[in-house]
Amino acid sequence: MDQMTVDVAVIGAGSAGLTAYKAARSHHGKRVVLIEGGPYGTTCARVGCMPSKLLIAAAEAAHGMATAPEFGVHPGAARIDGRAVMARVRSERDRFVGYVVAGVDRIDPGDLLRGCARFLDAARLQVGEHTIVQARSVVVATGSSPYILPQLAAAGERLVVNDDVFAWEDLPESVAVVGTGIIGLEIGQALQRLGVRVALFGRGGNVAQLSDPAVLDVATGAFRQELDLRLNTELLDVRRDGAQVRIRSRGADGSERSESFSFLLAAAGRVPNLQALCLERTGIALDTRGLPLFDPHTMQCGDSSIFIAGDADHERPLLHEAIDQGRIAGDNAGRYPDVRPGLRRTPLAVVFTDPQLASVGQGWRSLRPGSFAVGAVSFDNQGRSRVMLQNRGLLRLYAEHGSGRLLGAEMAGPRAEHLAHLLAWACHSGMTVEQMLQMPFYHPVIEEGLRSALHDAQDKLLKGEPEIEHCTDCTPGM
Ligand SMILES: Cc1cc2nc3c(=O)[nH]c(=O)nc-3n(C[C@H](O)[C@H](O)[C@H](O)COP(=O)(O)OP(=O)(O)OC[C@H]3O[C@@H](n4cnc5c(N)ncnc54)[C@H](O)[C@@H]3O)c2cc1C
Ligand SMILES: NC(=O)c1ccc[n+]([C@@H]2O[C@H](COP(=O)([O-])OP(=O)(O)OC[C@H]3O[C@@H](n4cnc5c(N)ncnc54)[C@H](O)[C@@H]3O)[C@@H](O)[C@H]2O)c1
Repeated sequence: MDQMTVDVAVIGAGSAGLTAYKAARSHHGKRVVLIEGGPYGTTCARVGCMPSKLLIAAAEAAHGMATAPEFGVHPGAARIDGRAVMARVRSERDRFVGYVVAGVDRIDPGDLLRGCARFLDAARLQVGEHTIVQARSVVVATGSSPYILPQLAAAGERLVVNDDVFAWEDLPESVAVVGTGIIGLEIGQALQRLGVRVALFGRGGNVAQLSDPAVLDVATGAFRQELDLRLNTELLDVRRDGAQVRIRSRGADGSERSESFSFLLAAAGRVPNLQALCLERTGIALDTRGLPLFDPHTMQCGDSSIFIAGDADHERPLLHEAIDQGRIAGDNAGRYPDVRPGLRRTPLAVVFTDPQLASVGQGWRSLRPGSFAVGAVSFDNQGRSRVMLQNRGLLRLYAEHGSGRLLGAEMAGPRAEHLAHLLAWACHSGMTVEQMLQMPFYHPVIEEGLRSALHDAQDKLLKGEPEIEHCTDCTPGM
């Protein structure tokens, strides 16, 4: 067995790990090793953010043709070439992966170690069967994997996860999506728009982690117009049926259905890759799910020399958060024991469906009843949205009584990705609704909808009107 002694060992060369490696290296003279057990290229580029957005882009092109006649534009019958769609998804994806791999190639080969790492104790790792690494501090940046409900295993090779979808050579005839979370909706809607028969199964009434019941209601209504969205549905039986998968389910109204699909896509959440690490040997405190307890400002696990970042910690499993957390964890691992809080930003999440969904700052679920006013705008008759035939959705923003400060927002609607950034920047800089209303707004733009919501909030703040609809019990179950 080879022996290696370093200042910092980073486990996982994903987005969080690569950033942690650079941050730890920035401490002059520190010896850092980056350990990777799988392929280089990151989840984001290989099987996450980028290929999913490529699939969605193709779906948007198809949808544009399907809706063009409403403008009086008749492009003729669309023909979707599934092989060409998937070829572009894969080749563009490979370009993105190529950039990441080129970055890894620029790292000093002496700093790279291939193999799966596990702890022997808090300061020693075994990598594969070939190397023992002694490290003064360690960053765990091992990412996450799809959660597979045990019941789905009976689908055999017809069971797929996101990784498999982006490796497809062609589009299948039909897909059953289990889980109406972010991945299920993004991929499910894209496939449907590309001519695949899709059914989405949700065990509860929620979609894509929305917590504001009014926004959820509008979003669900919009998705139902085009998607076979089966909420509050129980999967009774899943089995392989020749080249298909057969699913028996019981819907919200109690009726049972049995039908076959080409594939079953498991999209019921992701779990941190911690199982193989033998964290119990490190002495750090774990919660009931086996996740390390850590300080979200320093990313330190207790007062140990172990830091955690990215999807591995399950805090905010998003790309920009993985990078921020990786930077903080790597910096602190490099300077250990002189640990310092790093920059955490206002929460921001965007779902690339149509309508897009977004949440900013404090979501509805985390607000204190009676402490805030809601400003709302419907996009049903919002000028620019109507012009573009994208007039559906609802934005609700939350402002604190007394200070008038923007606390957060949830929304479904056109260009939510851009509105969410404006709101997140305002939230992050502590702006009040009044200050936001002093900002310029052009005409005719979607942002005028945001201004309407701000006026609504301002009226309620001036009247001291508390949000009366709010109650913790009405948070929709997952
Ligand atoms: C389909 C999909 C779409 C997404 N879309 C978006 C989006 O649009 N926007 C967004 O912000 N986020 C999106 N995400 C989330 C985003 O991709 C993740 O939050 C982010 O990639 C996590 O980065 P990470 O560094 O934590 O993990 P990863 O990039 O997965 O890196 C972890 C690395 O650790 C390695 N590893 C694991 N265990 C070990 C071990 N024991 N030893 C050695 N190496 C190990 C793995 O092989 C892997 O390379 C999406 C995710 C998915 C699945
Ligand atoms: N646009 C983006 O930023 C983007 C896109 C894709 C993924 N992501 C990230 O990836 C993460 C994972 O996405 P996801 O869609 O897998 O997770 P999710 O948490 O968004 O959704 C999981 C879904 O599975 C359902 N579910 C959970 N357990 C179940 C069970 N036992 N039976 C039936 N259904 C069950 C939940 O009710 C929920 O609808 C997201 O939280 C997000 O952070 C982000």
